[in-house]
Amino acid sequence: MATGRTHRPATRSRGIPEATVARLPLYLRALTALSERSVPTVSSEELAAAAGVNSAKLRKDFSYLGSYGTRGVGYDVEYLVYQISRELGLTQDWPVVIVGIGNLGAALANYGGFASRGFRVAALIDADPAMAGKPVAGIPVQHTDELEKIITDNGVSIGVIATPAGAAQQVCDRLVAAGVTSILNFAPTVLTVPDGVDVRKVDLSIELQILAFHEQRKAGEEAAALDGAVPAPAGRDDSRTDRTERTGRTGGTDQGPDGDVPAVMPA
Ligand SMILES: NC(=O)c1ccc[n+]([C@@H]2O[C@H](COP(=O)([O-])OP(=O)(O)OC[C@H]3O[C@@H](n4cnc5c(N)ncnc54)[C@H](O)[C@@H]3O)[C@@H](O)[C@H]2O)c1
Repeated sequence: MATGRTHRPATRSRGIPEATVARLPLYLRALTALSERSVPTVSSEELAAAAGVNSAKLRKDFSYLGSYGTRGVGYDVEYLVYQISRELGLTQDWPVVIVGIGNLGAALANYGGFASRGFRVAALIDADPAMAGKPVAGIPVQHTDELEKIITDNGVSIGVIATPAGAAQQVCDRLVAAGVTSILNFAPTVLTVPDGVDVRKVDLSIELQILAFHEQRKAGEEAAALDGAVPAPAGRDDSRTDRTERTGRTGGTDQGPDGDVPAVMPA
């Protein structure tokens, strides 16, 4: 059914670049930790270090939110948590369905981090009739026959696909036809979606391959250092943001091959 892939512009309609949007969850995670410790204010340098981001970039990112902090005081932690949550759409409840309740789908269903961040698991769906009615994480699994009704009844706009790769496109098509406009895809396949549908792909094996690449490079540099050619490299955090900074590329919400490759990746 799908005819093309979503290619989002590097800048969102409200003027916030995609690369900034991709860093907002990093700031939010660091700010939430500060908030839990009742820290009232934070400097851009402290927050940048906690989020693993360059502080000049952080100040630029916050300027898009209209948040400039107070000289000598820093940023108000609670207010920034609110501002970023609002910008990310987390001040509202997002019902999510998970399709494919095998090893991964069950683990995701049991993950408490969704609910605490405003993502409510509205339904678990699987094609295996033997699973229908069985509770996983306290939620009875429903058969795929019910998929369209579940999406409509719960007003679901976000779907998580954790089926085998061969079933993912068909599941994606059904989700989209039923009204889902954002998909988090764990299956190792590239999904085709119509314009207006965002797909984020998660692939831990790609993350491991990137780490393997850096391990190999470090080993080569260390061998060269032993030969007295160049100094051994310092370790580094190869987070999405750092890679974005190095390559100068912006993150995207689509799953094109031109994106960079964080754990939740657009490639
Ligand atoms: N992205 C990652 O880092 C990562 C990590 C682990 C697994 N995976 C992928 O996640 C997927 C699930 O892995 P798993 O280990 O949970 O597999 P699994 O075999 O344990 O579970 C798959 C489930 O999908 C269901 N299913 C099959 N076809 C379906 C359909 N058309 N509609 C609805 N449900 C359907 C099956 O009944 C089963 O319950 C695989 O594609 C796997 O490669 C990705």
